[in-house]
Amino acid sequence: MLDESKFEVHFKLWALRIPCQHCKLATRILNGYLLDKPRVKPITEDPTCDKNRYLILSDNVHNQDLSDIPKQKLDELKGLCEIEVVPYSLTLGYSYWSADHVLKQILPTGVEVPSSFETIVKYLDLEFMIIFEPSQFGQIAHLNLHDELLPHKDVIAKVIYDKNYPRIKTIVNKVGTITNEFRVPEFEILAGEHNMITEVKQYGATFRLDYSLVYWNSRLEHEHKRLVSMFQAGETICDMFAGIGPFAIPAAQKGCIVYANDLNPDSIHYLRINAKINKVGDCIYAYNMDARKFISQMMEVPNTEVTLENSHEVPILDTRDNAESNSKNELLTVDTKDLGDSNNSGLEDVNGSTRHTATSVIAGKRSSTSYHEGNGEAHGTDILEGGRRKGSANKRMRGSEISVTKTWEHVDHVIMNLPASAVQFLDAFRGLIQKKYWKGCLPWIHCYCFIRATETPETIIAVAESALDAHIQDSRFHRVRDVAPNKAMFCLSFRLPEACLKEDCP
Ligand SMILES: C[S@@+](CC[C@H](N)C(=O)[O-])C[C@H]1O[C@@H](n2cnc3c(N)ncnc32)[C@H](O)[C@@H]1O
Repeated sequence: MLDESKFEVHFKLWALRIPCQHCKLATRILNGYLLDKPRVKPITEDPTCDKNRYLILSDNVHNQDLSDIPKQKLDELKGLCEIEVVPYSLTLGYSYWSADHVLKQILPTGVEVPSSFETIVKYLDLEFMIIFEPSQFGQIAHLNLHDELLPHKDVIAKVIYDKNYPRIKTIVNKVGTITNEFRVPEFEILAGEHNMITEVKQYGATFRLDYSLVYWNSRLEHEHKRLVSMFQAGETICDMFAGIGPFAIPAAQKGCIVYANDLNPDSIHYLRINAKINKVGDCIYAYNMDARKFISQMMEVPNTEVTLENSHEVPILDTRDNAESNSKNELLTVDTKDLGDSNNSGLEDVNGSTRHTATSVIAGKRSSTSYHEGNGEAHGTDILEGGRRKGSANKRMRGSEISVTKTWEHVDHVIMNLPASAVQFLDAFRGLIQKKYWKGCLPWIHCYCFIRATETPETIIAVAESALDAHIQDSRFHRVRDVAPNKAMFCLSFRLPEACLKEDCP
């Protein structure tokens, strides 16, 4: 327990009692001789008469006869008004002192005590989660306490909480290293509310998340921004390890079509919410499955001419809004007879049921998809997204005969941000696309990895080439950040080698 009374400091001072109308001038005359303590005003009420004020003198003024103040100033003051020197007691307690001051008193000698609050923030690795709706969300201070500070964690948390409330509502400490597959750190709540839902802002986008359920790292902000700056409006992006959407949301805001996947259902839940908050729900399709399966099903779309007619009613889930809209399925009228074996590659939606392949075939890059409409009611773009869009587009499609002629759509960029093992997932690209369906540039793969001091970029390239079973040309490494003294995170970018294409089947 922290004994707050220990931090009380009592000062025995002198004050001048003067009529309030002379305060301003008297303050100017006494410049350098008034109380000078941060956040404590040197002018205060006279408890005995509201027409007077106390001017509290500095603790360097020791004597009641004011002999510490130059005579010239005193004469000027006496010419202004009648003054009376009175004793004044000032007590500064726990609430007055900064966290730095308090922690210095608490932490044992020998334990490194930072010299200012800012240094403490840095030293303790405090990450602030920014508030947007203070009534609903609070900031979470995330401590990463060194071993030597662990015995003092509760008191440190209390001080930081007391000194920053209501801005910060929860103080947590990271426990151990991240070992789980969803990369969610384990936290111990040390002070404040047991609520880890918060909102963070990055480059103008808002991200809601439950810090105890999903992966989040504010330090990747620059990297998210850097990568998204490489995308062009209209491009198709596949994010294999999307988390709550820090690449997907800004890419969609830029005008890209984004297929975002994560194995953690909570990440997908928040990705959907974030797509809505940022008004990009129309451009993001969310999936909850293993990344290898996701990319295989996403890219293994054959070149097919599909005729959509009003024959069968096939349920197609709007994969974006399920979490919020209680999984209401939409019906789209399609004829599946021409889909051939593409039926087998239907992507599973986030609830685990198989989405009809027609959606995969329809989805793709707008520019190279042509539509022939039976009754002129439907609009190309609506149809493009019709399988995924709720409401009007689907209704308009019903009863119309539509044929969609489509070459195989290439994905422009694939994001693989799972640095500990993303390289191992590259085998998923082997023989994924048939050569004869390939009409454009192969996608850029942005594969994150760690490189230890004992390794070189060539080590990583060798692992990647072995996974792809192909030679990588023109690889680019971007150093993202140092994660430990001997370990850094990198982004390896390269075009998927043509050698990965599957030989044409008859
Ligand atoms: C390092 S985080 C990156 C999240 C996000 N891209 C970001 O930058 O914040 C890796 C994500 O991959 C997800 N993940 C881990 N294994 C996976 C797998 N086999 N398939 C799909 N997602 C996976 C985790 O749930 C986690 O959200």
